[in-house]
Amino acid sequence: MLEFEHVDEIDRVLRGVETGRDSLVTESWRRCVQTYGMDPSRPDPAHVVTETELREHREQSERLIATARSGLQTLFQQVAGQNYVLLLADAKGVCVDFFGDPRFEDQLRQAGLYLGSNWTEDLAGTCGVGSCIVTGKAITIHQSDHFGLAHMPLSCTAAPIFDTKGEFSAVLDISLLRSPSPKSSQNLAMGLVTASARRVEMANLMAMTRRDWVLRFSTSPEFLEVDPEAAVALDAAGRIVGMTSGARRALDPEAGGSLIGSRIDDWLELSVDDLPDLMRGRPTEERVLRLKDGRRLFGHAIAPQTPQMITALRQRETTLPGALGSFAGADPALGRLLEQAARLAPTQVPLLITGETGTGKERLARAIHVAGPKNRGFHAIRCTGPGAVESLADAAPGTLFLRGIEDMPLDGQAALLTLLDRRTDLRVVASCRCAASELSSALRDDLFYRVAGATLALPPLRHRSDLDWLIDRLLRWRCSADMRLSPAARAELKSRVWPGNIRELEQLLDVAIAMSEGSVIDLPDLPAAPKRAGPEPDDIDDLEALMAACGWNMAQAARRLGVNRSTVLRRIRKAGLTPPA
Ligand SMILES: Nc1ncnc2c1ncn2[C@@H]1O[C@H](COP(=O)(O)OP(=O)(O)OP(=O)(O)O)[C@@H](O)[C@H]1O
Repeated sequence: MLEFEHVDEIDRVLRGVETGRDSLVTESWRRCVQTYGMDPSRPDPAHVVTETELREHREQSERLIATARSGLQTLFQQVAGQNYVLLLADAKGVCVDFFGDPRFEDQLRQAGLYLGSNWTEDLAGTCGVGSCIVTGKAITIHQSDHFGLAHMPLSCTAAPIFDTKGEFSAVLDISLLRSPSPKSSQNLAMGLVTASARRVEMANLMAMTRRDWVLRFSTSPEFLEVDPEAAVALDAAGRIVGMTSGARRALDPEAGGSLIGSRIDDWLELSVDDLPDLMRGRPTEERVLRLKDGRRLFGHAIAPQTPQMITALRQRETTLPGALGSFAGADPALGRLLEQAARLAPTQVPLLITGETGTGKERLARAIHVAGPKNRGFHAIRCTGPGAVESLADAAPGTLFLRGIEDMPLDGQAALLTLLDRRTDLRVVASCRCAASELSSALRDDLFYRVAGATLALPPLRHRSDLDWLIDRLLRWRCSADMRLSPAARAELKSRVWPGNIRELEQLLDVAIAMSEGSVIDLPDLPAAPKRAGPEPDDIDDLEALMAACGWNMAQAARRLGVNRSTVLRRIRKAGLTPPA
């Protein structure tokens, strides 16, 4: 009976009768009969490619499968209890990746919901994957929407995945062996599958365009950084060189052509020089993009990662010994300092580590010690403590860390000289909060030259360009839960001056973790910045370092200095500084 009704409905549709079916479905039925010469009543088993063909299909989609996998796993976890099956099919309709409940494997295989099934429309008739490929649109083919009787129990919802040039590259399909009758029961599946396809495209764009600027956008500022709607990749001249499919809809909803090769200022009141102002340092709601047609979006720009930057961190981790490899993120000045530290670590050269309070001088001393000769002691003394030097008379050979050597009283200096004369097996590493040039006036000459063999100057936190890295690392270390910062909270941290440097950041994060109620630290969870005035960039080097740390983002530099943008600009001009090319 059902069979008769189905064939009869297809027949009526072909004769032009309106039966209430979606037009995407009736157009597909027409193609099945008129173009592919199919018969709906013909028994139609699943079409499965051979093992060798499947391997070839999978090899061609290898990169996409790798990118899509983690997103698909998450999606599968969301729907697993409800008997959904997830398929990733390539542009030729062959299922190249599959997530399903192993308990139903035989049934899934029989129904064609399995690796290697070929779901092109000309073989399988109207179906989720095949009709999505023909139309290039997300589609639900529910039960009797299917052309072939064999597929009628199924409900399939499929969304297309486009590559960074806007070419159709795959289909993400979520299917059910048995489903409730109303088609609207699959609306949620449609939402999930389109959102997942969008995220796969985004991940693919980010992975493919690391050397270009990426501009991500969203209609609401709240979701801009967590789940942007679309993105374009731009070359140095502002030409669009990559995109997600949502970008075309967002920038050019009318025309519908490819954006590739056009310039970003064809669509937005924006030039490539404005991109640094759309980076993370600025609150999302201020990052407004104006479209030429008067609409507005919110933008998030991600700077190109130079090949050096991408490989430098990985290389540093593998080439620098011990904790030196993971001491800092991608800050170029710190990278150079760590390389010097690694070269000096195995030697006996006395080291002077300078830097403001809390910049990590002792931590660096310990990392150098660990990277040096094995099985030796690390003896740390506070130079102001009475009798501190004397207590070292019988210390095991190793590193002598002199904390705050600039404060050492004269009698302590004399005792230290005596000790160093006797104990040539102790390697001196001293820390001081002032510059090496100032230390020379605080120490006896003969002692100064015994401690200042090589100087390593740690930068203050406000000069470091790897603040994001450091925040994330400290967050990971300080709480077992998966805690993160809201974009607004992160922007606030990036605009602070940090007179107490890493120690201040650590304490702030401890407070924020305690104050936050869920897994996101938001602006109100952050303690206020201490009232002490931050250091003024009093010389040209300091201003240049601060600008570099802010990626030459005027707004961010202005917030760190507590002045307005025009003051920053004036100081830059006065100092004769120019941004790097
Ligand atoms: N690279 C780093 N990664 C993570 N945490 C760090 C790093 N450097 C320093 N810290 C942390 O910052 C805090 C201050 O570090 P440290 O005591 O080494 O600073 P310092 O420069 O010697 O300070 P002071 O001059 O005040 O003695 C410590 O809790 C340390 O663990």
